[in-house]
Order: sequence, then structure tokens, then C-alpha cells
Amino acid sequence: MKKIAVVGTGYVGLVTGVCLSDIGHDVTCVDIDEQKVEKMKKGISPIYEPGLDELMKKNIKNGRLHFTTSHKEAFKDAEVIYIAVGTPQKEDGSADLQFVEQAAKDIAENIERDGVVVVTKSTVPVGTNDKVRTWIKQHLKKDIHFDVVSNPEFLREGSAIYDTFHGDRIVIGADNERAASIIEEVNKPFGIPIFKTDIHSAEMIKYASNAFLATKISFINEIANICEKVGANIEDVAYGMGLDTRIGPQFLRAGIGYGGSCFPKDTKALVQIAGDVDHKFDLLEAVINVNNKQQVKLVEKARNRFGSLQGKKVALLGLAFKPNTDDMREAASIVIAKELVKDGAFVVAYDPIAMENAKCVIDDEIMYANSIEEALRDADIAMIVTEWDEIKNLPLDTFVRFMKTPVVFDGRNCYALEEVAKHNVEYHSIGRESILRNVVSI
Ligand SMILES: NC(=O)c1ccc[n+]([C@@H]2O[C@H](COP(=O)([O-])OP(=O)(O)OC[C@H]3O[C@@H](n4cnc5c(N)ncnc54)[C@H](O)[C@@H]3O)[C@@H](O)[C@H]2O)c1
Ligand SMILES: O=c1ccn([C@@H]2O[C@H](COP(=O)(O)OP(=O)(O)O[C@H]3O[C@H](CO)[C@@H](O)[C@H](O)[C@H]3O)[C@@H](O)[C@H]2O)c(=O)[nH]1
Repeated sequence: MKKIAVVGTGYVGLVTGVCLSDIGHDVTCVDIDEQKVEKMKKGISPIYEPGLDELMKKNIKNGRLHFTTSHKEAFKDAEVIYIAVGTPQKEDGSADLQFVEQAAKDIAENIERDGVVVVTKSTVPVGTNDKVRTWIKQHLKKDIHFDVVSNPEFLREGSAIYDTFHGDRIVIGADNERAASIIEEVNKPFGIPIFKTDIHSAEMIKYASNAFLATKISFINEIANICEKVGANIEDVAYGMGLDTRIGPQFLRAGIGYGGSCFPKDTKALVQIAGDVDHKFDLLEAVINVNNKQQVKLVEKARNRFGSLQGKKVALLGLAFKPNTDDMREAASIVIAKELVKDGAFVVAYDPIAMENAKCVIDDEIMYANSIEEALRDADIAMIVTEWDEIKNLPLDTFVRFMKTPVVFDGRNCYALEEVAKHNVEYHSIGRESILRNVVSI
């Protein structure tokens, strides 16, 4: 059992802190956001993540999980300190390291224990851990020995707790065996394979993994776009491809592209990292361009179908960048709403969880509904943006019952075409033939 501090309680820091306490460590999470800390002290998670509240309450109760706004309090006695602050993108696409630098200074000014291991969990460009070491050294108040370890995070939002306990690998990048084995020991109870490497390689594994997954998505989306033109069905194509174990079935779901807090920013950051060493990463640039186009695919299809969207009522179903999260960062819904409003459409949006966050990031004039049915009422067009269970499982006759004209643009291929064919719905999806039945356009 180790005394651990976690700096930053976002999706990664909070989940990491809670799970480390659950496997027996004594964890103090520190954040500069007082409101968040007040909530967390009461066992309330400031983010929506399935299972997190329960696990927080359990570990607060058993005395192994603490929250504070004081770095001094958090770092007192800490043997291991995780940095899990944000690394958002700057205007040029590169990673903004200001929060990591500040966290390093906070650590330098407050650590007390000799031999403390500082672990970078934030996604940071290759070479950043060297900078973290330098920043800490520059601001150290006492002559304390410390090590820096890279330990990138691979959890997915919406299944973050599950992923922490069932991940495929834990990567530890260190420049000495003592530090590496301390972090190995900390993680052992998770029972996940551990891969130890040098710091720069660990930093690169994170970006390369995200870039590869994003590449799979853009690749399958391009195949889907071609399928539409040659009369093939992307669902069957992806399934048939995935049967080859060298390809695998995962991340071949065609749709309206990837969003979220990671793929968009990490792909751009890797293009920058490559550019910094005079390497033009053509492949990844193409992946990003394909994704930008894919995000507006539904609007493009609607424009082609209706000619003009002026005055059309559009029900936007699902706003979060993926199901089971309240995260709106880089969600396709933001771009889609903007395009629809630009075309003069009247947008009514619904999301089971992300609506409050959406109101903060969608600047355009749109309305919000309290249910799918309310959003669909008298609509000319429905656009499925996020495949929440509630949306995926919506009986198709709901579109017929509530909409003015049941014309559905499904960005996540939620329905089987055979099922759609049994209903009086006009249906356009991604990489599959459209079903144009009996619907009179007005
Ligand atoms: N979100 C994910 O699914 C995910 C997965 C893997 C890796 N990552 C990476 O992990 C990092 C964190 O991502 P996130 O989504 O959890 O971020 P986030 O923005 O949700 O949370 C960051 C938190 O850090 C706090 N903070 C900032 N500076 C601080 C300081 N000096 N001291 C204490 N607290 C401070 C902020 O108040 C905020 O609560 C990023 O580098 C991200 O790329 C994210
Ligand atoms: O076949 C697929 C799979 C995903 N997506 C989209 O891709 C985005 C990202 O999805 P997902 O990877 O499930 O969610 P994240 O929480 O963003 O997780 C990714 O980003 C994290 C942050 O770096 C990493 O830790 C994870 O390993 C990595 O999967 C979402 O918009 C999905 O809709 C698709 O379009 N098709």
C-alpha cells in the first residue's frame, strides 16, 4: 500500500485516484477547482461516468480516498504523485503544457518526502517528462531526490472504471529500475499486463495508439463513403474485414467520425510533434481531413435531399461525442448544429445526459427538448448523432408518429435496414443504401 497524490480530478485523475484507492492505496486527489472538490468530498462525482459515484462513496467511507484544494496537504507524505491535468490543444494544434508546468511547480514547492516518484498520466508530447524533471528541479525548495515516470492512460470515457480494471496493458516509461518497479508495484493489484520501456517510447506509445485508432475510423469511413456509391453495405464489409484476426473487428464502426477530448487533439499534436523534427506526417493529416468532412456528412446528405434546409425543423438526437458520457469536447453535434443554423434550419436537440454541458458549448440559437418525442414532434428531419441506448432502441414507428415527415439521417447506423424496410420511414445512413419509401416531402 502506498501513499499517493493525484493532481487534477478530471476524467483521468478522478478515475485513477478512485481506482487506486479501491485496490488498497491511500489516495489524496488535489484540484484547484474549489466547487469540484466540495462536491467530491461529499462523494458526488463532478463528471458523469458509470459506476464512479458508487466507487467514490465506498472508498471515502473506508478512509482511503481524500480530496483537497491544498497541494501542500496532498503531497505531505506522498510516495507517488500522479500528474493528470489537462493538455488541451493550442491554436496551432500543438499540446498546451501550461497546466503540466504549473503542476510541476506545485509539486516542487510542496514535496517533502525523499525518493518521491512523479508519474505523468496526462498525454504529453515526447520529451515532456524531461521538461517536468527540469521544472521540478528549478522550483524545488529543499534538496529532495525524486524520479519522473511516464505512465500514459488508455481509458475510454463512458467505460473508464471498467477499462482501469480490465485494460489491455499498463505502460511504464522510466529511466531507472527503482522508479519503474515502484510504479509496477502500485499497479500490480489491477492484474493487467505491464510493459516497461524508456520514457520517450512510453510517451510515443500513447500518441501512436490514438493516431492508429483514429486512422482505423477514418479508413472505414472512407470505405463507407465509397460503399454508398458502389452499392455495397459497410456493415457487412466491416464485419467481413474484421473476421481477419490481423485486422480485428474493433474500431471499424463507420459513422460521422471521431470526436471527444482525445483523438482530435492528439492526432493534431502528433502532426506537430512530427513537424518539429521535420517529418511531414501525410497519413495522419489525411486522417484528420477525412474526419473533418465526415462530421458534416448528415448535413450534406440532408442538403442533397431537400435542396434547402431553410425553415426545416431538425431534431438532433444525441449531443455527447459518444454514448455514456456528458463530455461535449469536439462532439460532432457542435459542428452539425452550426451548419444547420447557418442553413436557416430550426434545431431542437435532445441528449439524455449531456444537455447542460451542450448549452455551454453550442453557441448557436437552438432549442432543447426534454425527451426524444418532444424533439421529434412536427419535425421535418431527424438526425441521429450519438448512439445512446435510448436512441438506438427507439421503436421506428416513433418517427412516424411524431414527425411531420419521417425522414431520418442516421449518423451511427443504429437500425438494421431490414427493420427500417418494415416501416414507413425514409432512412439515410452511412455506407448503406438509402430507403426512400412513401414519404412525401413538403
Ligand atoms: N479524458 C480521457 O478520456 C483521457 C484518456 C486518456 C488520457 N487523457 C489525458 O489525460 C489528461 C487529463 O484529461 P482529462 O480529460 O481528465 O482533463 P480535464 O480537463 O477533465 O481535467 C483536468 C483537471 O485538472 C485540474 N487542474 C489543472 N491544473 C491543476 C493544478 N495545478 N493542480 C490541481 N489541479 C489542476 C483542473 O481543474 C481539472 O479539474 C489529458 O492530458 C488528456 O489528454 C484523457
Ligand atoms: O469504431 C468506432 C469507434 C469509435 N468511434 C468514435 O471515436 C470517438 C472516440 O471513441 P472512444 O475511443 O470509444 O472514446 P474516448 O473516450 O475518446 O477514448 C479514446 O481516447 C482516450 C483518450 O486518449 C484513450 O485513452 C482511449 O484509449 C481511446 O479509445 C467517438 O466519437 C466515437 O463515436 C467511431 O466513430 N467508430
